[in-house]
Amino acid sequence: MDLRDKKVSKNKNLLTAAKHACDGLLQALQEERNLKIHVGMAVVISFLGVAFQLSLTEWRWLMLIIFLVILMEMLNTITENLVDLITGGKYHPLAKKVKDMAAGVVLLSAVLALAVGSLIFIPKIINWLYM
Ligand SMILES: Nc1ncnc2c1ncn2[C@@H]1O[C@H](COP(=O)(O)OP(=O)(O)OP(=O)(O)O)[C@@H](O)[C@H]1O
Repeated sequence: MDLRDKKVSKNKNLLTAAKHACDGLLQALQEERNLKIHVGMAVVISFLGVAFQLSLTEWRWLMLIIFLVILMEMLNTITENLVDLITGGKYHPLAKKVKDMAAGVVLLSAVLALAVGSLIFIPKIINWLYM
């Protein structure tokens, strides 16, 4: 890859910065299977939220955990890319440690999301089944 013409200077204005941010989000979505799964689940859960007519407080919790998991997945992706950049794809025990820890962060946020989601939806599902 010829990097001579590639720009590495600071963004000149907010619009250019926003465009690069959107490029980054799109690229992560295209390349990361787990991110696609999380976004897909966020869409399904949002539809469920509408179907079960969640309260404002329940929506606040739901949006918080949805964004938390997606943000953690993005940070995991950034970490993986940085580690690959530094190691050049070669095995290193520290690279393993960093990648495993970053994956652990995603796992923790997913456990929290599962707990909060269960607290919100399980009573509503039981109520719906036995009403
Ligand atoms: N350079 C490396 N040195 C040592 N171990 C590594 C290295 N790269 C990856 N690993 C190990 O392989 C695992 C998978 O790494 P990889 O980069 O493929 O993540 P991934 O499976 O794509 O993660 P995700 O599913 O979150 O995208 C890491 O958790 C780590 O244990």
